[in-house]
Amino acid sequence: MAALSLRNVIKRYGHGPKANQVIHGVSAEIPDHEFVVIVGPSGCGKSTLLRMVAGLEEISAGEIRIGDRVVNNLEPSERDIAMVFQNYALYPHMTVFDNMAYGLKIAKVPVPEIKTRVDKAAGILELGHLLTRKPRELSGGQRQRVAMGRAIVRQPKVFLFDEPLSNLDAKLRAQTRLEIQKLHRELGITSLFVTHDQVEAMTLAERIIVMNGGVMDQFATPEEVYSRPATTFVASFIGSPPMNLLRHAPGVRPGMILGIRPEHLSLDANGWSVQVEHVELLGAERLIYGRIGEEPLIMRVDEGQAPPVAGDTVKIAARQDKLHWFDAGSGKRSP
Ligand SMILES: Nc1ncnc2c1ncn2[C@@H]1O[C@H](COP(=O)(O)OP(=O)(O)OP(=O)(O)O)[C@@H](O)[C@H]1O
Repeated sequence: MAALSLRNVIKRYGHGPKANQVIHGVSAEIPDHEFVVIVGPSGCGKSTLLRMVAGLEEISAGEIRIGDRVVNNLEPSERDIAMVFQNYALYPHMTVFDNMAYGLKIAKVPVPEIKTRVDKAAGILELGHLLTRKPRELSGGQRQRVAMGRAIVRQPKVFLFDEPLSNLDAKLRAQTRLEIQKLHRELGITSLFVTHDQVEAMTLAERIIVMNGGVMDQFATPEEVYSRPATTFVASFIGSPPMNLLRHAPGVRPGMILGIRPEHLSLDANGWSVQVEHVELLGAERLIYGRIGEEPLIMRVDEGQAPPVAGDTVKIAARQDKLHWFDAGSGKRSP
């Protein structure tokens, strides 16, 4: 096991004036054993970053270290990493056992040692009874567990996950998330996990890297990313529905943006006047979509409160201890 360190990592595709820079100097120190999730919208550079750590993509500038080794110029096979992909990439003609054992056979690990490692991984992943099956005889979730098993048996220093849950249905995704957490508790292998799903990021990560257009906007615990987002981008990307960002509401100075989460607003006779446009019922709660002046505002109301209806004008106030201020020019949090 090992720490993982990214220092001012840059990626350009192409050369000369036509070069397209897609990663703009990312630095992150990930201590040994930590589970870090990289999250961001499509095209923000998550996969590119992961593939550079894996050695599948060259680094244009900067340094990547695994433990005390600079790995910039090492082949993927020399980096002591194991990667789990979205499409499990299992060999269809091989049994589960052989799929898990394959990498070790290639590396000429002695046969009894292979058996010990595969049996141990199969035990952890509850695959023991499936070892003689072929991938086509497995469910999607089981195939994903085999793909993880294949990664575990290699006893890597770092695990890399590239959207491994995105082919699973919602229920299986939640279940596999729990399995990955359990696996991490048992093995403690430093992990980098890429997803575009903020729920996955919030539930799995010890710390989250939020990427925005090739820039790392924030690297912090899920709690901090939610309660102290570093930029308006993070504020609107993490949390559902997203944080309200107001430029013109009463009390907001020019050049500033006020952020307030829908769950931190409430009906209050002393509050702002809000025109209600639409009300959405979501089981135990309701979402009120309205406008304060020209700006859209979303508010969450719990069951039990008499909800307004479309067309009403209501008074809404924000919890004063839950206000977020951002600089309108840079989008950065203002302390
Ligand atoms: N081989 C390539 N040549 C040129 N540009 C590329 C190449 N691969 C990726 N890019 C560009 O780099 C940027 C980052 O891509 P990347 O695949 O890392 O994004 P991502 O965040 O993983 O997105 P997604 O969630 O859609 O997979 C994108 O703008 C993409 O178009």
